[in-house]
Amino acid sequence: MIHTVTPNPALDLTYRLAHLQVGEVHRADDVTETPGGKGINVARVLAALGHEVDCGGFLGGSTGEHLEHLLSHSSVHQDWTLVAGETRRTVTIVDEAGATLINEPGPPVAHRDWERLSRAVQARTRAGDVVVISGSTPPGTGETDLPDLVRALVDAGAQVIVDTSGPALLTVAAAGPAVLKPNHLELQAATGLDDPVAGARELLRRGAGAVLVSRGSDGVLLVTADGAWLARPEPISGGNPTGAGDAAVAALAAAVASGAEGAALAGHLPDVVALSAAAVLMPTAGAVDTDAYARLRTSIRTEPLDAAC
Ligand SMILES: O=P(O)(O)OC[C@@]1(O)O[C@H](CO)[C@@H](O)[C@@H]1O
Repeated sequence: MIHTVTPNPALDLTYRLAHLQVGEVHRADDVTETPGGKGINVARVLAALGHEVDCGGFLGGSTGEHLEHLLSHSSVHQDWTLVAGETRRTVTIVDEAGATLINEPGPPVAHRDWERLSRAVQARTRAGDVVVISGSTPPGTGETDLPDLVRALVDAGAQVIVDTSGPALLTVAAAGPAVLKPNHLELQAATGLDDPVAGARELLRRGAGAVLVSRGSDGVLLVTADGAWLARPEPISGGNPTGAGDAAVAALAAAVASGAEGAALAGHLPDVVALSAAAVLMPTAGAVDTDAYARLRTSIRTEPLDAAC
């Protein structure tokens, strides 16, 4: 079973217009609202591929209720930890140049809220299950809240995948997750190292089992104790890259759930890259073009970078 945790879910509003001009009034050609936040996107992609998956995190207010209602149209099971504040909205503006995002901070939470969340996630997790924790943490989150959740789940025998950023990358690595998924800029900022292989190895040294570095149109880099591998997508023009990283995490979670670890994870990189590209082809985050996924995964090659570290 795969569980996802989104500490800071969002009602994603996506506006399409021809050309975004700062300081001007725009009339959108189209607007959609979808249940979002990185872990929810991971869950929606996994559900679209036929996996049984649930999601949890902090939810509150009428925006939270609306998000829950929208998500109830999918097969994703929901188990929210309710908080007093209002779930946030995020705005994505897609124009000819790409996607521009404005993310609200989210409702404040306290340490006792994280304790309730931790108990709820542990209650539905069995040894061997995969738990994906993705996205930013809401205001009020303490330095130890996320690492403590990861450690509790690792101690309970779960395989934990974390997509986070900032100094939390270093503290979460020490909690022993199966995989960490920063993008190359987040990895550089957290470790201070320009070389992504060196940065990933720093996270391995601190305790992560593997590190998957997403590099946008340059594909993904996987670093484990057994070596490093690179996989690149075919060039894609246009589309909405919001949520491409979440689709990559979904493919990774499916791989880990199938028993892949260490060097065997490299065999799943074509799935990771193809699913991520298939997400770019869809108008909103959390959706994938399944035909494109099936077509693209056969054309992606994985290249080993060097010998074991
Ligand atoms: O503020 P965070 O948690 O870092 O990112 C939130 C977010 O922008 O990421 C997703 C795309 O990856 C969107 O669905 C969502 O609104």
